[in-house]
Amino acid sequence: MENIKLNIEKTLDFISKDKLTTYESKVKTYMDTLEQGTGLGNDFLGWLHLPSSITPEHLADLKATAQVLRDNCDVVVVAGIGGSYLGARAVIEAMSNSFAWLQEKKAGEPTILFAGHNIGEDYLFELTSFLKDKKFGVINISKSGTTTETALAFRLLKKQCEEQRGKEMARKVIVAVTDAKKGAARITADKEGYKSFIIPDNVGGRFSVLTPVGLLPIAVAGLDIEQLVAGARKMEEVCANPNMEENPAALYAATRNELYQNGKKIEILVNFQPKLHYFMEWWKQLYGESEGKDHKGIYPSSVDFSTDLHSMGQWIQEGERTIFETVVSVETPNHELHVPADDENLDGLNFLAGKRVDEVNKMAELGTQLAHVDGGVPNLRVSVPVLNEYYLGQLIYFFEKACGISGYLLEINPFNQPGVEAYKKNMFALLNKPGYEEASKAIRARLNK
Ligand SMILES: O=P(O)(O)OC[C@H]1O[C@H](O)[C@H](O)[C@@H](O)[C@@H]1O
Repeated sequence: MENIKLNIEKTLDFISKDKLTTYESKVKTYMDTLEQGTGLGNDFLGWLHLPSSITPEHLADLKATAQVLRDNCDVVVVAGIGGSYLGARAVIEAMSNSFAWLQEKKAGEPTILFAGHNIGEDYLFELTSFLKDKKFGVINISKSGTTTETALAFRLLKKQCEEQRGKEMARKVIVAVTDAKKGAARITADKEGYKSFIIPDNVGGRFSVLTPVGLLPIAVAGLDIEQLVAGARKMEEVCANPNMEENPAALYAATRNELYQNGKKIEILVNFQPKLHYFMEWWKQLYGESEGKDHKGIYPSSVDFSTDLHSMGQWIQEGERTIFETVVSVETPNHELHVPADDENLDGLNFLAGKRVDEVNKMAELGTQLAHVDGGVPNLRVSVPVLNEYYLGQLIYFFEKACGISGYLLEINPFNQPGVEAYKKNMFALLNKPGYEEASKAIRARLNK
């Protein structure tokens, strides 16, 4: 079976192949550093061999729990934020019908909704209103178990679920995914007797999609978690290759770092399939939180093409030359649709008649690549044979492994995120959270200056 492939040819007008070759030994060293757990953040390396260590029993447990939710719910709300949200949403959206939310629902196939990833009052009001006459369940996901956004949403959802469905049924359809011992989510789950899954200590949030954090919601959506894990396992094997040319994660890490050294400070992840929108959001957290520190790091951004060619295309073609693109391209769509012929040809599109829509899309992709490279934007291309669970699993592991290597090439700790605490501290001080008395006084004095 084919694998995802990385092509860096269209970066070689901007960086030298010889220079890139000099990364080989560094990359190998950092792969060993990851393997031996001797580098920065080495208490968060549980993701490295996660795919090959997931057991059939674990998957069966996840599937059985997912089945309970599928059997007893019309809607399942997945509460979580950041790493406790984006991976599940990325895979579910990539694999779902774009109009699923408008289609009549079949019994046993709950709609998946998300909460706990914002503090929008209207969002939460509208969500809880929608749920009023629904048989709904909740998956409460938080590694720390104390994240405010998620805890707030869960407080609302738990109360509503218990009121609507009764305590006993609520106990059946509320599942927790959290730390083994600490945090409010663990305390609640144990006290209420919810089924719960553990997020391993040594797997950070943004690397946790292949733990129950991602696997449970993905299974509830009716997707094949075995295939997802199988794809990741295949990439675990491929990305262990010490030969950089044959290891897409190593080559990607080296190429983007060499581009960075040559003034390309922004990476734009590109898709030509709108279903991949949330995959790009997942990738942005993975790279943004991993690399943006010590006043260094490529800024990860994303676009959905061809949509954004009509909005951001101008900037990319002719704006400041500090960007490069990585295009995630799906080789073959899951469905076939041909452009119809039209006798009158009023729209002038008969030159496309009989062609598959994807052929038009692919020419848009190729035309864009050539134009952007001509305009001074290096292009990498990750080709994905087809959009399914197996290849999404491959993509996930490929980007994770590359992120670990890339962070070490940048000489930062890719596995912490200390900067995220700054806004939380201020928010808690402003809200007079117990324990923040001094910070509250200080922040008020600052605001009243
Ligand atoms: O899973 P949780 O502990 O609720 O954390 C959810 C997210 O929030 C944080 O602030 C971190 O920056 C993220 O890395 C994390 O994924």
